[in-house]
Amino acid sequence: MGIEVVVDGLTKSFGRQNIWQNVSLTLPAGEVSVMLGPSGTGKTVFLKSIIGLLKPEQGRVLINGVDMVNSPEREIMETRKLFGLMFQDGALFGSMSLFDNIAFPLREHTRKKESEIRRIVMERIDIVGLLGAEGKLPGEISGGMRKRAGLARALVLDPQIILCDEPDSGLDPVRTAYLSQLLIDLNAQIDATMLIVTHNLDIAATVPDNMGMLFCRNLVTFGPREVLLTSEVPVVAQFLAGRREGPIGMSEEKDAATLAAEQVNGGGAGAGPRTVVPQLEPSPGMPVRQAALRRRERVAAMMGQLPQAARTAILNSYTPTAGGARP
Ligand SMILES: Nc1ncnc2c1ncn2[C@@H]1O[C@H](COP(=O)(O)OP(=O)(O)OP(=O)(O)O)[C@@H](O)[C@H]1O
Repeated sequence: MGIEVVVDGLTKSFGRQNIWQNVSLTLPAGEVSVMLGPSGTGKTVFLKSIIGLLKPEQGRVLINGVDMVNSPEREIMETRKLFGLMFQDGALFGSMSLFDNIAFPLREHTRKKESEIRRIVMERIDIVGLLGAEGKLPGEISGGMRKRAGLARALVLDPQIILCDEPDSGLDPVRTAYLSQLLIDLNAQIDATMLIVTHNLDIAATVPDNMGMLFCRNLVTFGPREVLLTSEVPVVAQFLAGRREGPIGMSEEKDAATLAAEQVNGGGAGAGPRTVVPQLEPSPGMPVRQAALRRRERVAAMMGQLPQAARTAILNSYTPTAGGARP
């Protein structure tokens, strides 16, 4: 099972530019979480801070008792082996076949025999649906296939925590839908903790167990998906509706006068209550997603603290008619 990631009071700046401050959240073990936020709000910086590639000035990131911010570098390097990373562009080597790209971390970080490497690589290639394409170069395949190859490479070292940075970038809506299903199937198969950074509203609505949003140097909120999907916090509602009206402007924040003028003109009104679409289920033949079972218990324990709209959405998701019934 994946490992819990505890982020506690994290603050990161570059020089005098504060990126975000006092960010605290817990990625529950084995569950899928999504981090949303307008461009430039520091989502990638957040991923890099979790894995210890960037050093926030304050706070901790605790994984199995190791603090990825303050522990000795040797411990951080060791803990980094628990991670699988999927970058925006797949980050494949252009001159290597998909097979060699996917085998790379195994050849680099383990002493496994070639026969064992072949077995592992072909298994991961199968999981992401690329069997038959292993001999191709990255330049000979589509962007969606490159993403899946990047995902296969992220999987070869049996990660317990997977970080995906905008896995949908450059994909058409159909490929994005396939990718969403692949992420859920993957979670059912390997039960790893997953954090996905995305702008994609379809992924946000259908994939994660939990969602958070960064805006204006703060974590606006983080919790069960239904909390964000029913939220009336203006910045969350605006982002999820993809509207111009609201606090998010072209370069992040709108000024108070523009916002006030929008209010006078009834900006944002009439959006109405949002419907919560069911979360994706694993494909037929996949194992039951253990994270969904654990999350059900976890969320039941916090029901009393959740807003009414989120509670209703959660309870609706358990009824078979909502299509979100859990075994
Ligand atoms: N190594 C760095 N040195 C200085 N500034 C940086 C560095 N890395 C990121 N930044 C700045 O941090 C801010 C947040 O960048 P980041 O890439 O995390 O945003 P993001 O939310 O992932 O954006 P997008 O959704 O557009 O990918 C940006 O202003 C960026 O210029």
